[in-house]
Amino acid sequence: MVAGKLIVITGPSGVGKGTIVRSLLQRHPEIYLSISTTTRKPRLGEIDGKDYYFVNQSQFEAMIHRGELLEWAEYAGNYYGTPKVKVEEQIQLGKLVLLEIELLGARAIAKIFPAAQRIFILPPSLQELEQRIRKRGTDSEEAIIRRLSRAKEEIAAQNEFKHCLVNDDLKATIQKVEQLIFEECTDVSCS
Ligand SMILES: Nc1nc2c(ncn2[C@@H]2O[C@H](COP(=O)(O)OP(=O)(O)O)[C@@H](O)[C@H]2O)c(=O)[nH]1
Ligand SMILES: Nc1ncnc2c1ncn2[C@@H]1O[C@H](COP(=O)(O)OP(=O)(O)O)[C@@H](O)[C@H]1O
Repeated sequence: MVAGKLIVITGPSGVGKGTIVRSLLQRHPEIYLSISTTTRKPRLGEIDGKDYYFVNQSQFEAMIHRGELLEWAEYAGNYYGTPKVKVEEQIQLGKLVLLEIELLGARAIAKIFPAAQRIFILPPSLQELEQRIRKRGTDSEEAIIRRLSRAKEEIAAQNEFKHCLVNDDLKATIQKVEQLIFEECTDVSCS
């Protein structure tokens, strides 16, 4: 069997994960980005099936019960989960598979795929993180407060990750992520 590579990008909300991932996909169209399922309402401009699969709570719970999610977590009042079959299929096809998920999901993936490469993205400071979330302009005040409180817990767990990158200069961060992905053995069959 040809085993693919599984990469997990995690870090607090607003740190730049989505921005980094979009740039990676543009530069490396061969990467397969897993599209998560969520109960969060779509933001302006978000498209169902592209940004997320948007579902309601009972649909999400049904997916959990049917065992359709590789991992899932509650985050800031909503559920988020990684569809299982697609990710497993792409790994078996030998693809480079990317997950952009929060801390609990990253921990779950480490148990299921111990050889997955997990990259933690850090903000230069908490103040800068808050500015980025506010400047992005996508979240209500309540959602911002929940994200910032969760951010502190997530940042406290950075030592669990072999690869931690401070996203100060965006271009430099993208380059470092590329180096990690393409220059290190991340084959899930490696130990
Ligand atoms: N565990 C898990 N987390 C996810 C998944 N999809 C997205 N997330 C994370 O959920 C958190 C909230 O995502 P989102 O509502 O899009 O907010 P944003 O990160 O502030 O743009 C982020 O940390 C995402 O990385 C998933 O499938 N599983
Ligand atoms: N290195 C950086 N310097 C300044 N702003 C950044 C940087 N990286 C990302 N941003 C901005 O921060 C905001 C949050 O980024 P985003 O990718 O949505 O974060 P996340 O997906 O981690 O929630 C966006 O407005 C983005 O343009």
